[in-house]
Amino acid sequence: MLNKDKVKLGIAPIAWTNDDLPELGGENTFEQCVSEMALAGFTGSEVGNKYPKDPVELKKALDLRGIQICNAWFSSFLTTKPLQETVDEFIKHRDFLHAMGAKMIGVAEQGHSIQGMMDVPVLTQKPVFTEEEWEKLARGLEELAKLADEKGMLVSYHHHMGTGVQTLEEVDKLMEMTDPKLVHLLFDSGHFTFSGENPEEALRKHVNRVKHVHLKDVRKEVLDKVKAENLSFLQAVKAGAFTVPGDGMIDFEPLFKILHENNYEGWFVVEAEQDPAKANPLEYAMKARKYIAEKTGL
Ligand SMILES: O=C1C[C@@H](O)[C@H](O)[C@@H](O)C1=O
Ligand SMILES: [Co+2]
Repeated sequence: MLNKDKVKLGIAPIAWTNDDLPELGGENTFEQCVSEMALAGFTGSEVGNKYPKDPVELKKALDLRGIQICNAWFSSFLTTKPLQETVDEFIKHRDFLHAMGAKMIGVAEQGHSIQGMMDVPVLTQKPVFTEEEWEKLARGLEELAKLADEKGMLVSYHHHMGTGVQTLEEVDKLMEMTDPKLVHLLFDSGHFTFSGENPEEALRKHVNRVKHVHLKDVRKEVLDKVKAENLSFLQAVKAGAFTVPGDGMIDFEPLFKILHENNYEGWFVVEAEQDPAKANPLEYAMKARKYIAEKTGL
């Protein structure tokens, strides 16, 4: 049983409106999204493109529904652009999240990324960083973490399909190359599974660095199709590769156990991007909430 004082439950807006694939859920409004998050029993959210950009307006809408912002994705370009460009964008992002009361900033390196390319096969064309790029990434992330620390915030790195930090070996390398006091890990069960890793092994190895969790399940039959047809990441998402925890191939019980035994404190964020026309977002949010309650007591 996980402790409600230590672990809070959030959900990402990507199941209602997908910023990576705007045709998925383009009709769903911000108000519907946050109202349904609350109705399904979640108290946290990440940030989507339809959310008001003004922190005061956003906070008012969220307060009405008992929801707080717990994190928002940040794309870094530390391997391909001058550090200052990422730093300038990061400071704006940090200050917005700080105004919203969030403590976490989930960073993913997008230098050479193919995650947003509709026709580039994700399992065979992922980028591989040179040693020089690894060094730029590691040092750059430490710089971002120091900037986050100025506001009492943390940086957690989001490993992701189609990027230079996708496999467990690459996550191992990044964790080894960065200061554990500065750079933490955002554990995403779906991305490790999609990449062919054992998420339990990955979590056991790095649990002491994990400060934010994305709960994503994977449909095995869709993953098999992605492999057979050499699909891109976005084609895989459209085909339904991801779903809510409990609805796919991942066994979440050992993951919850490892987090519990290692005194995890922070957010569990349900993040299941799929086509809202096929998977009703409220229905799936409620399904996820029920599953988490059954397996963790939260
Ligand atoms: O955390 C995430 C943010 C999304 O935009 C991304 O593509 C998704 O797969 C993810 O894990
Ligand atoms: Co994620």
